[in-house]
Amino acid sequence: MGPASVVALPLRTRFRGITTRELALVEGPAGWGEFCPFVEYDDAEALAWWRCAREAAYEGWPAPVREQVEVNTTVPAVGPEHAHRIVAASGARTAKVKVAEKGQDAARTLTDDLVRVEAVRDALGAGGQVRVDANGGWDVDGAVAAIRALARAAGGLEYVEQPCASVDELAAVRRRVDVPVAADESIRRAEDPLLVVRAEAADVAVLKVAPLGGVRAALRMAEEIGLPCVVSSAVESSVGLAAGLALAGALPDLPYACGLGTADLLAADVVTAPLHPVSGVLDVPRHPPVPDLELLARYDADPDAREWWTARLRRVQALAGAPAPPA
Ligand SMILES: O=C(O)CCC(=O)c1ccccc1C(=O)O
Ligand SMILES: [Mg+2]
Repeated sequence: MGPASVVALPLRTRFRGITTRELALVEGPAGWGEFCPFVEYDDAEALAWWRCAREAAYEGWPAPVREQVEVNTTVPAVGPEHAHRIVAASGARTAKVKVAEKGQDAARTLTDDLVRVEAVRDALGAGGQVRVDANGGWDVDGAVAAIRALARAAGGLEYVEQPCASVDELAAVRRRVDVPVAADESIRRAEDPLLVVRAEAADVAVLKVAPLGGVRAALRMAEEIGLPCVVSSAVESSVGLAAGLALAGALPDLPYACGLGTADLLAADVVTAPLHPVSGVLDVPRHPPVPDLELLARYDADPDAREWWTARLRRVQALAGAPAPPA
């Protein structure tokens, strides 16, 4: 089965080094699914992302236990005025701030990170929560120093996400700082996601529905991990975000705001009513939203990209082996 559509959606601000999000959409008897592994991922890593799309399109999702999910606003590595604007406009009570972005020297990066979190705290007020995500950008000593400085500048941090790349480093940082540690890449890109638990390397688990293979697979993972979970996005269109919301809606416990407010990072979407949070809250959908044909046409990827995604999807479907289960 080929993709029904391949689109290239512009981002409002550069995020993770990209300014356009390419993705493929598939349609099945249960609705629409999004296949959107990052372009640098190989087919083996992309397999779980296909399982997530296949679940949405062919199986549907388990019933939720809540109707609404609180979300954080996501602040890319931008200057302080821009960061302030993003947070104030979002209406959210929790902000996740990207820090430790590569591209300049470490001292300069930390200075920029400190003024960014100060601006974010200013926009949120004392009642809000600030969390930071380093995407594994620090070594252990660098993380300990940066976390202490950032916690001071932010007037307290809710948690620090993936301060270092390896599980051992996360565990070492966790022993040396008071700020709780959340694991993201150490779960979604790990050979063994439970190593984080055995190594006592994290206080919080970040779950992304697509790299974990769909809502049911992620629910099983949450149970095995046994830590408080935060569901976060991979900057999907609203079709893919709906799967993340289905997971957040179905988790037995959801103690933190989720990173599912990322429709706000996109300058365009594939549905006429994108999943933009209102006052930091999103409704849990029962089914994926249906893309709008005019939007699919407007953001249609160029022929080379369409061909690349079609070939990739076919290879990954072949890797998955068994044909999609009947509805
Ligand atoms: O969690 C959020 O607020 C937004 C999602 C996000 O940060 C993200 C999006 C795409 C790829 C990686 C990440 C990440 O959490 O590191
Ligand atoms: Mg992260």
